Amino acid sequence: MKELIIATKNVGKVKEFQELFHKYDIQVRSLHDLEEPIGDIEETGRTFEENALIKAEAISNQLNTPVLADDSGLEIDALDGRPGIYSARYAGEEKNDQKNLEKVLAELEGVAPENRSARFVCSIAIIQPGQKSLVKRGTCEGSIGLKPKGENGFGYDPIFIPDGYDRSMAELKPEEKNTISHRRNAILKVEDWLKELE
Ligand SMILES: O=c1nc[nH]c2c1ncn2[C@H]1C[C@H](O)[C@@H](COP(=O)(O)OP(=O)(O)OP(=O)(O)O)O1
Ligand SMILES: [Mg+2]
Repeated sequence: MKELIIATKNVGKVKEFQELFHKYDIQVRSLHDLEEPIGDIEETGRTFEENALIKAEAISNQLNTPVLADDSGLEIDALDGRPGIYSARYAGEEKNDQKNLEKVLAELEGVAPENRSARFVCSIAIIQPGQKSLVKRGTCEGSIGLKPKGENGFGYDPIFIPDGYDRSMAELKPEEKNTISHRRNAILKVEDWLKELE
């Protein structure tokens, strides 16, 4: 089994990468598995791509091994794309999923279902010593529900209804989410690299 470090502390992401990388025979290690604890990396970029690169670089500078990072979030059209790159800290620096989704629902109060279109975005950056870095984006289109539903997944999943579904992302089984998610779609774009990882 090959190993790959994911530059994240988000356990929801780690679980999904673990499941999504199974078919490539890749075992995922996150920042929680490192012997030396790593402080929070400041996400100072202006785009998902910049932030993914910042996270991958910060870790690859410390470890001489390939590193993958994911910067992701929710873009809501009626909110001019917010929370966007600020998704994790939308309701404050403490990064509380429940408060974040409540803030979104409050901002969308009175907005009709047909005007609640949104998408999840995931940018994946890969940095490997001595190689050009790789950055790719995947998306998942949908809309914001009127109230939270479901217990699976993480983050904004309880209020995101993927196009073509009448259930929220948090009501889908993990294996269902993993066939349509932004993370899966970004991974497909770096598949060639994953297959060549040693
Ligand atoms: O599949 C998803 N289902 C629901 N919500 C999601 C998903 N994917 C990202 N999200 C939300 C969670 C968080 O509010 C933000 C990610 O922020 P982002 O900075 O990339 O991650 P993070 O700070 O939680 O962990 P880290 O930076 O250590 O990877 O978007
Ligand atoms: Mg973050």
